[in-house]
Amino acid sequence: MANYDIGFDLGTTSIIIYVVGKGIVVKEPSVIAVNQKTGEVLAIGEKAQEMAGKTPAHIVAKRPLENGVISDIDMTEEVVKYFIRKVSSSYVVKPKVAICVPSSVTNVESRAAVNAALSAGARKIFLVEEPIAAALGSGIDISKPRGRMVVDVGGGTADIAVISLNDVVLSTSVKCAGTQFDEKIINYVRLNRKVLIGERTAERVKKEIGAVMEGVLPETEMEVKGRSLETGLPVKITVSSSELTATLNEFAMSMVTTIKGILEKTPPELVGDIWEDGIMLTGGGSLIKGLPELISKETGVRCYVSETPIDCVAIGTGMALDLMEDGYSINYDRDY
Ligand SMILES: Nc1ncnc2c1ncn2[C@@H]1O[C@H](COP(=O)(O)OP(=O)(O)OP(=O)(O)O)[C@@H](O)[C@H]1O
Repeated sequence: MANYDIGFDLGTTSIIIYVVGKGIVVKEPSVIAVNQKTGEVLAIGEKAQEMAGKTPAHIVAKRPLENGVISDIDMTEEVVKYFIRKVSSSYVVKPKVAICVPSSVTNVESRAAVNAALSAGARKIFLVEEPIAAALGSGIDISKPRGRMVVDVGGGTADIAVISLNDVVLSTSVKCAGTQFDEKIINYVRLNRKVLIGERTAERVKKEIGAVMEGVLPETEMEVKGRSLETGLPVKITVSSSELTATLNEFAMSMVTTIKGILEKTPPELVGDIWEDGIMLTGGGSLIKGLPELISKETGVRCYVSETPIDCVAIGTGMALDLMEDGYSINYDRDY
C-alpha cells in the first residue's frame, strides 16, 4: 500500500500540503465561511474565499490565523480536519502528518492543530518549526555546525531565524509581511488619493507595481478601481510604482531593523557563516520587489530568495518526516 505521509503548512494566508513522493497536492487560501446565525461552517479554502464579500451579512469569511497566530482555535481545527480528510480520501492507510505552525503559536494553539489532525485520522503527528521546514524545503543541509539565516516573510509575520545543527539558535518575528504591505497601500491611496480600495485590489497593486526600494522596477502605472471618499461613487484612478515606494520602503525598514538586531545577537562564528552563505528569504511576502536588494544594502550581507519561496515550508515539513524515518535527528517540537 502506498505511503502518503503529509507535510502541512498552516499559514495565515494559505494552506499548502505536500505529500511525500507526490508533491504539492493542496494550495488554498486559509479562509473559512461561517453562518454567524447558526455557527455552521459553509465552506473552507477556495470556495470560502469566493464567497467573501458576496454573501448576505450573516455569512462571513474568516481567517483562522491572523498575524501568524491562531486567532480561532475551533476554526483552525475545522480547517486542519477538512484538508487532511480531503487529502486522505483516496487512501486507505492512515497518514503520518507533520504540521508546520508559525513560530509564535502557543502550546494550547498547536495542541488544537494536533487534535484536529488526530480526529481527521492521522496515525502520528509531529510539529515542525517553520524556519527548519523553510530551510529543508529550500535544499539547505541544516545538519552541519554552520550558521544559516532564514527570513520567512509570510502573510502575517516575517520570522527571522538563525539555524545550526538542526536547531534554531535564535529567532524572532515581526509583523511586517504580505498583508501589512497591502494595508500600507490601502492607507496610502485613501490618504493621498481619497479613494478606498479593497484588499484584493491592494494585493494586486503590490504584486504588480509594489517595490520596497527605488530603482529595482522601471516606472510603471496601474489602473485601479475603488470608491471615492469625496463623492461616495465608484472611481478609476491610476497609481504609479514610484509614488508607493517611499511608504513601502519605510515599512520594510522595520523588518530590516529586526534582522540587524538578530545579527547583532548571533554568536560571532555563526555570523561569519551567514556572511559567507548569505541571508535566505522564503515565503510569498519575500517576492515583493526590492526586498533582497534592500536587506543586502542595509546589512552588508548578500540576500537572496529561495528557489521555491512559497512551497518550501510544506516541502520541508514533509521532508522532515522522511528524514526522521531514516533515523535522522531533527528538532521537532513534540511527538504525539
Ligand atoms: N509575487 C508576489 N509579490 C509580492 N507578494 C506576494 C507575491 N506572491 C505572493 N505574495 C504575498 O505573499 C503572502 C502570502 O505568503 P505565504 O503563503 O508564504 O504566507 P503564509 O504562509 O500563509 O503566512 P504566515 O507564514 O505569515 O503564516 C501574501 O500576502 C501574498 O500577497
